[in-house]
Amino acid sequence: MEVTVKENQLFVVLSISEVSSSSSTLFTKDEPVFARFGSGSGVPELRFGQEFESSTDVVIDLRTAQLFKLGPAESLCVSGAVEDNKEFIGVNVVKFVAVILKYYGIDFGSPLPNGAVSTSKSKFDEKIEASSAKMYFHYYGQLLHQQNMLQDFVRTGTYYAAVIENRADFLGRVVVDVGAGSGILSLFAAQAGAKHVYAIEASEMAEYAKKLIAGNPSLNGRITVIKGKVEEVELPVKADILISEPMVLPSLGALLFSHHKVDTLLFSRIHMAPFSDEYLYMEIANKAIFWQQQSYFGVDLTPLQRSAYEGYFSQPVVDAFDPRLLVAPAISHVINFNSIKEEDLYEIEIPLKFTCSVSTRIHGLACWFDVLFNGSTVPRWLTTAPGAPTTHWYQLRCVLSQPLYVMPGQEITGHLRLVSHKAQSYTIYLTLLATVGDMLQTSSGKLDLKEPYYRVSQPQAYSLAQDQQPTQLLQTQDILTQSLDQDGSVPVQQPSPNSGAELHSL
Ligand SMILES: C[S@@+](CC[C@H](N)C(=O)[O-])C[C@H]1O[C@@H](n2cnc3c(N)ncnc32)[C@H](O)[C@@H]1O
Repeated sequence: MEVTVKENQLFVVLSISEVSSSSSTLFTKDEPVFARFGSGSGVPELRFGQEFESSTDVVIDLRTAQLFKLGPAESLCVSGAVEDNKEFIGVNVVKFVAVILKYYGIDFGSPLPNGAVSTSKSKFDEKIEASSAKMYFHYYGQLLHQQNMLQDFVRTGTYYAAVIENRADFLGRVVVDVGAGSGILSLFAAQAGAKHVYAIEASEMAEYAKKLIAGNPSLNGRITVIKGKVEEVELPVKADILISEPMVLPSLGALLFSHHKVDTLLFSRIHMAPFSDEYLYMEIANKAIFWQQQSYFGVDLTPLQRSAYEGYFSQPVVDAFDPRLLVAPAISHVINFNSIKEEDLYEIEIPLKFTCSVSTRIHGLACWFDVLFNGSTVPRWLTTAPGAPTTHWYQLRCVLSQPLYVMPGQEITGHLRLVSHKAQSYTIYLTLLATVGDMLQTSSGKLDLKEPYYRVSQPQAYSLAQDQQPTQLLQTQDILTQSLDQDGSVPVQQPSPNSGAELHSL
């Protein structure tokens, strides 16, 4: 390629992709990185670093690189290979570098030819809308949201037990933590004797994870935090074990089988049962009453009444409900993470068939999930069932605008279809059918998992034994239950838009 730039022209680097994501200490964060054109090595080059001609400079061969002019003073330099076989703190070969440069002077020299902007996107960019990804990673970049997950003791305690009680699976192994967040699972894996853990996290939380890990010096040396999207990160070595919280389908869960094919031992079951809940139904239906007003400051709101009504019924409800609201034994759909293909999660179709146990009005379908961590020493189940200790996922209910009347022994059929969309969630299509005499009743709904209605109520009394909790956590759980009794407050954290979206993802 031809580049007409002045020798030693100095640019300041606005962003460097890949180099910074694959190597955390290549450049000091607080110092600016400069780029300079030159031919010091005998070929036209773009050299960038923090000191003048230092050994840590990254040098791009301009005969193979491409330059794109972004604006009067901003250019993008894309290189396909940088110093092959060079190792940056154990991360092999920086294969691809994109640098945005801002000229540091007045004269830009001869203008660079404008290049066509590359359309090659990573798998993540193909799957996920940019605006959704931005919000998603902004959310997870905040400590309060990681805390929300961490202080879900049922969840974190089960993960802790699943790792620590299965030390044999971790001892001396290389582990990759996909979507590491605060790094908690990486720390657990290191506690369990992992040889090395690569903690991949795309959000700003990666910086906090580094801080947390650095503050635990006994484990620090065995964990490397890699800031980046798992779809775009290459590990220096093949991992033996993958750990992750996969309840962020389709954004993370799908990756577990496609991207890093390792010995994951994981099962998940989605449970579903019809429920009857007049209060919930009325509550939702009444929300649209506002739009019944014919003279709201002189304005007739009724043209939007139907849309508002449909809008409220398109929101899946998130709360911890009393299992006595279920009117038929639950059925389940198994997701086997060992054998499933990524595509299988893009659209999940579940046929429904229940036998009703009471005479009632059915208002919709309740869903929750269990996950099995099938460690070789102690298998562990995490359940989010109604009546079990409440988790930050609570349960999910799809409420239909048209209830069905049913009798004891009557069969209810239908189907649930989950279709993933680019905003990191699913559209839910639910149909329930019941025949009374000669009359077929059908009720259908379309709901958006990304827009749930958080109707979190008091957690239910713990009716299931928590024999899977480590002792220490059991005690903590007791304390929490006591404090609930004493002051009536809810110790379980409130969910937030995206944590709920995770719940719905399963
Ligand atoms: C549900 S949180 C779990 C965090 C942590 N593993 C834990 O158990 O507390 C999922 C994390 O995965 C990260 N994440 C989601 N998709 C990712 C991707 N494609 N690449 C890297 N990180 C991702 C999010 O930013 C978030 O911090």
